[in-house]
Amino acid sequence: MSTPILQVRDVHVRYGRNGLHAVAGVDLDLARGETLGVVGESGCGKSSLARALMQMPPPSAGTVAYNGQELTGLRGQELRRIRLDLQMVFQDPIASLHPLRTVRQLVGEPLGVWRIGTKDERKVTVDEMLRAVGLDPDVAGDRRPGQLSGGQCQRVAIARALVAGARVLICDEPISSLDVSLRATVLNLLEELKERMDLSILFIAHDLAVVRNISDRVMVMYLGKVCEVGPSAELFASPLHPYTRALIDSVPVAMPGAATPEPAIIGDPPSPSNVPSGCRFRTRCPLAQQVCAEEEPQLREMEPHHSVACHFAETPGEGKR
Ligand SMILES: Nc1ncnc2c1ncn2[C@@H]1O[C@H](COP(=O)(O)OP(=O)(O)OP(=O)(O)O)[C@@H](O)[C@H]1O
Repeated sequence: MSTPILQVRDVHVRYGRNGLHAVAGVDLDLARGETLGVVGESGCGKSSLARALMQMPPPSAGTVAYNGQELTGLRGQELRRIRLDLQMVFQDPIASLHPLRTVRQLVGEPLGVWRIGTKDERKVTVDEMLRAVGLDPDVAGDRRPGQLSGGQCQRVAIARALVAGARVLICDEPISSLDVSLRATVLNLLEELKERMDLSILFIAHDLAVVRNISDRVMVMYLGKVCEVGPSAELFASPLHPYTRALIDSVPVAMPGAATPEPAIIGDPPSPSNVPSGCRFRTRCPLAQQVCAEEEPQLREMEPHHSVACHFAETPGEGKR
Protein backbone atom coordinates (compact mmCIF):
# COMPACT_ATOMS: atom_id res chain seq x y z
CA MET A 1 0.00 0.00 0.00
CA SER A 2 1.33 3.48 -0.84
CA THR A 3 2.09 6.00 1.93
CA PRO A 4 -1.07 7.73 3.12
CA ILE A 5 -1.35 11.29 1.83
CA LEU A 6 -2.06 12.36 5.40
CA GLN A 7 -0.67 10.48 8.38
CA VAL A 8 -1.65 11.69 11.84
CA ARG A 9 -0.24 10.28 15.06
CA ASP A 10 -1.28 10.91 18.65
CA VAL A 11 -2.60 14.41 18.02
CA HIS A 12 -3.74 16.39 21.06
CA VAL A 13 -5.42 19.79 21.17
CA ARG A 14 -5.62 21.70 24.46
CA TYR A 15 -7.20 25.11 24.96
CA GLY A 16 -6.70 27.84 27.51
CA ARG A 17 -5.01 27.99 30.85
CA ASN A 18 -6.92 24.99 32.22
CA GLY A 19 -5.83 22.97 29.20
CA LEU A 20 -9.31 21.82 28.09
CA HIS A 21 -8.47 18.62 26.27
CA ALA A 22 -10.54 18.84 23.06
CA VAL A 23 -8.60 16.20 21.11
CA ALA A 24 -6.99 13.52 23.25
CA GLY A 25 -4.65 11.43 21.12
CA VAL A 26 -6.05 10.79 17.65
CA ASP A 27 -4.36 8.67 14.96
CA LEU A 28 -5.59 8.63 11.39
CA ASP A 29 -4.42 7.75 7.90
CA LEU A 30 -6.01 9.28 4.84
CA ALA A 31 -5.20 7.22 1.75
CA ARG A 32 -4.77 8.82 -1.67
CA GLY A 33 -8.12 9.17 -3.36
CA GLU A 34 -9.99 8.21 -0.19
CA THR A 35 -12.87 9.98 1.52
CA LEU A 36 -12.75 9.54 5.29
CA GLY A 37 -15.88 10.64 7.15
CA VAL A 38 -15.44 11.95 10.71
CA VAL A 39 -18.58 11.97 12.85
CA GLY A 40 -19.56 12.64 16.43
CA GLU A 41 -21.77 14.94 18.47
CA SER A 42 -21.19 18.63 18.78
CA GLY A 43 -18.15 19.36 20.95
CA CYS A 44 -16.39 16.00 20.42
CA GLY A 45 -13.40 17.76 18.85
CA LYS A 46 -13.96 17.36 15.11
CA SER A 47 -13.23 20.98 14.18
CA SER A 48 -10.32 21.17 16.60
CA LEU A 49 -8.83 18.11 14.92
CA ALA A 50 -9.39 19.59 11.44
CA ARG A 51 -7.69 22.85 12.40
CA ALA A 52 -4.80 20.96 13.97
CA LEU A 53 -4.27 19.04 10.71
CA MET A 54 -4.16 22.38 8.86
CA GLN A 55 -1.76 23.75 11.50
CA MET A 56 -4.30 26.48 12.29
CA PRO A 57 -2.90 26.41 14.97
CA PRO A 58 -0.55 23.39 15.17
CA PRO A 59 -1.63 20.68 17.63
CA SER A 60 -0.49 20.85 21.26
CA ALA A 61 1.22 17.48 20.71
CA GLY A 62 1.50 14.78 18.06
CA THR A 63 2.56 14.62 14.43
CA VAL A 64 0.88 15.39 11.11
CA ALA A 65 2.66 14.28 7.94
CA TYR A 66 1.50 15.32 4.48
CA ASN A 67 3.00 13.19 1.69
CA GLY A 68 5.60 12.05 4.21
CA GLN A 69 6.58 15.62 5.17
CA GLU A 70 6.11 16.56 8.82
CA LEU A 71 4.08 19.76 9.15
CA THR A 72 4.11 20.52 12.84
CA GLY A 73 7.48 22.29 12.80
CA LEU A 74 6.76 24.38 9.68
CA ARG A 75 6.15 28.13 9.92
CA GLY A 76 5.68 31.16 7.68
CA GLN A 77 6.09 30.87 3.92
CA GLU A 78 6.82 27.12 3.99
CA LEU A 79 3.58 26.40 5.82
CA ARG A 80 1.54 28.74 3.61
CA ARG A 81 2.91 26.93 0.56
CA ILE A 82 1.83 23.53 1.92
CA ARG A 83 -1.61 24.95 2.67
CA LEU A 84 -2.19 25.33 -1.07
CA ASP A 85 -2.16 21.52 -1.21
CA LEU A 86 -4.15 21.09 1.98
CA GLN A 87 -7.31 23.16 1.86
CA MET A 88 -10.32 23.55 4.07
CA VAL A 89 -13.99 24.21 3.33
CA PHE A 90 -15.99 25.59 6.25
CA GLN A 91 -19.54 25.28 7.49
CA ASP A 92 -20.60 28.88 6.90
CA PRO A 93 -19.70 29.73 3.29
CA ILE A 94 -20.83 33.35 3.47
CA ALA A 95 -18.71 34.11 6.52
CA SER A 96 -15.70 32.40 4.96
CA LEU A 97 -15.64 34.74 1.93
CA HIS A 98 -14.59 38.42 1.95
CA PRO A 99 -17.86 40.31 1.40
CA LEU A 100 -16.39 43.10 -0.77
CA ARG A 101 -14.58 40.91 -3.30
CA THR A 102 -16.14 39.61 -6.49
CA VAL A 103 -16.39 35.91 -7.17
CA ARG A 104 -13.58 36.13 -9.74
CA GLN A 105 -11.32 37.97 -7.26
CA LEU A 106 -12.09 35.47 -4.50
CA VAL A 107 -11.37 32.42 -6.64
CA GLY A 108 -8.34 34.01 -8.34
CA GLU A 109 -6.69 35.23 -5.13
CA PRO A 110 -4.60 32.11 -4.35
CA LEU A 111 -3.25 32.16 -7.93
CA GLY A 112 -2.40 35.88 -7.68
CA VAL A 113 -0.73 35.61 -4.28
CA TRP A 114 1.49 32.77 -5.49
CA ARG A 115 1.94 34.27 -8.98
CA ILE A 116 0.75 31.07 -10.62
CA GLY A 117 0.50 31.68 -14.40
CA THR A 118 0.18 35.00 -16.26
CA LYS A 119 -2.75 37.32 -15.69
CA ASP A 120 -4.52 35.94 -18.78
CA GLU A 121 -3.83 32.34 -17.78
CA ARG A 122 -5.18 33.06 -14.31
CA LYS A 123 -8.39 34.40 -15.80
CA VAL A 124 -8.84 31.23 -17.87
CA THR A 125 -8.11 29.01 -14.85
CA VAL A 126 -10.61 30.89 -12.68
CA ASP A 127 -13.35 30.65 -15.30
CA GLU A 128 -12.66 26.92 -15.75
CA MET A 129 -12.79 26.40 -12.00
CA LEU A 130 -16.07 28.28 -11.73
CA ARG A 131 -17.57 26.11 -14.47
CA ALA A 132 -16.25 23.01 -12.68
CA VAL A 133 -18.26 23.94 -9.56
CA GLY A 134 -21.37 24.65 -11.63
CA LEU A 135 -21.22 28.46 -11.78
CA ASP A 136 -21.40 30.41 -15.03
CA PRO A 137 -18.44 32.86 -14.90
CA ASP A 138 -20.32 35.38 -17.06
CA VAL A 139 -23.24 35.43 -14.64
CA ALA A 140 -21.59 34.88 -11.24
CA GLY A 141 -18.05 36.20 -11.88
CA ASP A 142 -18.69 39.83 -10.99
CA ARG A 143 -21.09 39.21 -8.12
CA ARG A 144 -20.17 39.53 -4.45
CA PRO A 145 -20.97 36.92 -1.76
CA GLY A 146 -23.98 38.93 -0.51
CA GLN A 147 -25.56 38.61 -3.96
CA LEU A 148 -25.33 34.80 -3.97
CA SER A 149 -27.27 32.04 -2.23
CA GLY A 150 -25.64 29.93 0.50
CA GLY A 151 -25.24 27.04 -1.95
CA GLN A 152 -23.58 29.30 -4.54
CA CYS A 153 -21.24 30.72 -1.88
CA GLN A 154 -20.25 27.18 -0.91
CA ARG A 155 -19.47 26.49 -4.59
CA VAL A 156 -17.28 29.62 -4.65
CA ALA A 157 -15.50 28.49 -1.46
CA ILE A 158 -14.87 25.06 -3.01
CA ALA A 159 -13.57 26.66 -6.23
CA ARG A 160 -11.24 28.89 -4.22
CA ALA A 161 -9.99 25.91 -2.22
CA LEU A 162 -9.22 23.86 -5.35
CA VAL A 163 -8.05 26.47 -7.86
CA ALA A 164 -4.35 26.21 -7.02
CA GLY A 165 -4.20 22.43 -7.25
CA ALA A 166 -5.16 21.22 -3.75
CA ARG A 167 -4.58 17.52 -3.12
CA VAL A 168 -6.44 17.18 0.19
CA LEU A 169 -9.74 18.83 1.04
CA ILE A 170 -10.81 19.03 4.67
CA CYS A 171 -14.54 19.74 4.69
CA ASP A 172 -15.86 20.85 8.10
CA GLU A 173 -19.64 20.42 8.04
CA PRO A 174 -19.78 21.85 4.51
CA ILE A 175 -23.50 21.30 4.05
CA SER A 176 -24.97 21.80 7.52
CA SER A 177 -25.75 25.48 7.04
CA LEU A 178 -27.35 24.91 3.62
CA ASP A 179 -30.99 24.53 2.81
CA VAL A 180 -31.92 20.83 2.90
CA SER A 181 -32.81 20.91 -0.81
CA LEU A 182 -29.28 22.02 -1.73
CA ARG A 183 -27.32 19.57 0.41
CA ALA A 184 -27.35 16.64 -2.01
CA THR A 185 -26.18 18.83 -4.90
CA VAL A 186 -23.14 20.05 -2.96
CA LEU A 187 -22.33 16.47 -1.87
CA ASN A 188 -22.61 15.30 -5.49
CA LEU A 189 -20.38 18.17 -6.58
CA LEU A 190 -17.70 17.16 -4.05
CA GLU A 191 -17.81 13.55 -5.26
CA GLU A 192 -17.55 14.61 -8.87
CA LEU A 193 -14.61 16.96 -8.17
CA LYS A 194 -12.89 14.28 -6.13
CA GLU A 195 -12.89 11.93 -9.10
CA ARG A 196 -12.01 14.57 -11.65
CA MET A 197 -9.21 16.19 -9.65
CA ASP A 198 -7.98 13.06 -7.87
CA LEU A 199 -8.58 14.50 -4.39
CA SER A 200 -8.45 12.93 -0.95
CA ILE A 201 -11.17 14.20 1.37
CA LEU A 202 -11.66 14.36 5.12
CA PHE A 203 -15.36 14.98 5.53
CA ILE A 204 -16.59 16.11 8.94
CA ALA A 205 -20.26 15.95 9.92
CA HIS A 206 -22.18 15.57 13.14
CA ASP A 207 -24.59 13.03 11.78
CA LEU A 208 -23.90 9.70 10.19
CA ALA A 209 -26.54 9.94 7.47
CA VAL A 210 -24.51 12.64 5.72
CA VAL A 211 -21.23 10.74 5.62
CA ARG A 212 -22.78 7.37 4.82
CA ASN A 213 -22.72 7.58 1.05
CA ILE A 214 -19.78 9.88 0.48
CA SER A 215 -17.21 8.08 2.68
CA ASP A 216 -15.04 5.05 1.95
CA ARG A 217 -14.29 4.78 5.66
CA VAL A 218 -15.86 6.39 8.71
CA MET A 219 -14.19 7.43 11.96
CA VAL A 220 -16.46 7.98 14.97
CA MET A 221 -15.25 10.38 17.67
CA TYR A 222 -16.47 10.68 21.24
CA LEU A 223 -15.16 13.31 23.64
CA GLY A 224 -11.85 13.88 21.86
CA LYS A 225 -11.04 10.25 21.02
CA VAL A 226 -11.75 7.77 18.26
CA CYS A 227 -14.17 5.08 19.43
CA GLU A 228 -14.60 3.24 16.13
CA VAL A 229 -13.17 3.38 12.64
CA GLY A 230 -13.91 1.12 9.70
CA PRO A 231 -15.06 0.75 6.10
CA SER A 232 -18.28 2.71 5.65
CA ALA A 233 -20.55 -0.13 4.47
CA GLU A 234 -19.32 -2.48 7.21
CA LEU A 235 -19.58 0.12 9.96
CA PHE A 236 -23.19 0.81 9.05
CA ALA A 237 -24.08 -2.88 8.63
CA SER A 238 -22.26 -4.11 11.77
CA PRO A 239 -21.38 -1.24 14.11
CA LEU A 240 -19.21 -2.49 16.97
CA HIS A 241 -19.34 0.40 19.45
CA PRO A 242 -22.54 1.12 21.40
CA TYR A 243 -22.08 4.82 20.60
CA THR A 244 -21.94 4.12 16.84
CA ARG A 245 -25.05 1.96 17.17
CA ALA A 246 -26.83 4.77 18.99
CA LEU A 247 -25.83 7.29 16.33
CA ILE A 248 -27.10 4.97 13.58
CA ASP A 249 -30.35 4.36 15.45
CA SER A 250 -30.88 8.14 15.69
CA VAL A 251 -30.77 8.60 11.92
CA PRO A 252 -34.30 9.36 10.69
CA VAL A 253 -35.67 6.91 8.14
CA ALA A 254 -36.22 8.73 4.84
CA MET A 255 -39.68 7.32 4.20
CA PRO A 256 -42.92 9.26 4.06
CA GLY A 257 -44.95 8.52 7.16
CA ALA A 258 -42.04 6.86 9.00
CA ALA A 259 -42.02 7.61 12.71
CA THR A 260 -39.28 9.90 13.97
CA PRO A 261 -36.95 7.63 15.95
CA GLU A 262 -36.56 8.13 19.65
CA PRO A 263 -33.14 9.51 20.51
CA ALA A 264 -31.11 6.35 21.02
CA ILE A 265 -28.62 8.13 23.21
CA ILE A 266 -29.60 9.86 26.37
CA GLY A 267 -28.41 13.22 27.65
CA ASP A 268 -25.49 15.36 26.60
CA PRO A 269 -21.86 14.25 26.50
CA PRO A 270 -19.76 15.20 29.53
CA SER A 271 -17.52 18.27 29.19
CA PRO A 272 -13.99 17.65 27.93
CA SER A 273 -12.85 19.39 31.11
CA ASN A 274 -14.50 16.65 33.18
CA VAL A 275 -13.86 13.36 31.40
CA PRO A 276 -15.14 10.19 33.15
CA SER A 277 -12.53 7.67 34.33
CA GLY A 278 -11.93 4.57 32.22
CA CYS A 279 -14.15 4.54 29.15
CA ARG A 280 -15.31 8.07 28.42
CA PHE A 281 -18.62 6.81 27.01
CA ARG A 282 -19.53 4.74 30.08
CA THR A 283 -21.80 7.38 31.68
CA ARG A 284 -24.20 7.05 28.73
CA CYS A 285 -23.56 3.45 27.76
CA PRO A 286 -26.20 0.73 28.15
CA LEU A 287 -23.46 -1.93 28.46
CA ALA A 288 -21.33 -0.22 31.11
CA GLN A 289 -19.91 -2.38 33.91
CA GLN A 290 -17.35 -1.87 36.66
CA VAL A 291 -14.40 -2.53 34.34
CA CYS A 292 -15.48 0.43 32.17
CA ALA A 293 -14.88 2.83 35.08
CA GLU A 294 -11.50 1.29 35.83
CA GLU A 295 -9.84 0.62 32.49
CA GLU A 296 -9.77 2.76 29.41
CA PRO A 297 -10.50 0.55 26.37
CA GLN A 298 -7.91 0.88 23.62
CA LEU A 299 -8.68 0.77 19.92
CA ARG A 300 -8.28 -2.83 18.73
CA GLU A 301 -8.80 -4.30 15.28
CA MET A 302 -11.80 -6.67 15.27
CA GLU A 303 -12.13 -7.14 11.50
CA PRO A 304 -9.58 -6.12 8.86
CA HIS A 305 -9.33 -2.30 9.01
CA HIS A 306 -12.26 -2.13 11.44
CA SER A 307 -11.25 -1.11 14.97
CA VAL A 308 -13.18 -0.30 18.10
CA ALA A 309 -12.44 0.94 21.61
CA CYS A 310 -14.93 -0.95 23.78
CA HIS A 311 -14.46 -3.69 26.38
CA PHE A 312 -17.62 -5.44 25.19
CA ALA A 313 -17.30 -5.11 21.45
CA GLU A 314 -17.30 -8.86 20.73
CA THR A 315 -20.65 -9.59 22.27
CA PRO A 316 -22.63 -6.39 22.19
CA GLY A 317 -25.75 -6.56 24.33
CA GLU A 318 -24.62 -9.58 26.35
CA GLY A 319 -22.32 -7.76 28.69
CA LYS A 320 -19.54 -10.37 28.44
CA ARG A 321 -15.94 -9.44 27.92
N1 LIG B 1 -10.84 28.23 20.57
C1 LIG B 1 -11.31 27.50 21.58
N2 LIG B 1 -11.03 27.85 22.87
C2 LIG B 1 -11.49 27.09 23.91
N3 LIG B 1 -12.24 25.98 23.77
C3 LIG B 1 -12.55 25.60 22.52
C4 LIG B 1 -12.10 26.34 21.37
N4 LIG B 1 -12.58 25.71 20.26
C5 LIG B 1 -13.27 24.63 20.70
N5 LIG B 1 -13.25 24.57 22.05
C6 LIG B 1 -13.86 23.53 22.89
O1 LIG B 1 -13.27 22.29 22.49
C7 LIG B 1 -14.24 21.25 22.48
C8 LIG B 1 -14.27 20.65 21.09
O2 LIG B 1 -14.81 21.65 20.18
P1 LIG B 1 -14.86 21.44 18.60
O3 LIG B 1 -15.45 22.67 18.00
O4 LIG B 1 -13.55 20.99 18.14
O5 LIG B 1 -15.91 20.24 18.49
P2 LIG B 1 -16.83 19.81 17.26
O6 LIG B 1 -16.98 18.33 17.38
O7 LIG B 1 -16.27 20.33 16.00
O8 LIG B 1 -18.19 20.53 17.58
P3 LIG B 1 -19.23 21.23 16.55
O9 LIG B 1 -19.84 20.09 15.77
O10 LIG B 1 -20.20 21.87 17.47
O11 LIG B 1 -18.42 22.17 15.74
C9 LIG B 1 -15.56 21.88 22.92
O12 LIG B 1 -15.70 21.66 24.31
C10 LIG B 1 -15.36 23.36 22.63
O13 LIG B 1 -16.13 24.14 23.52
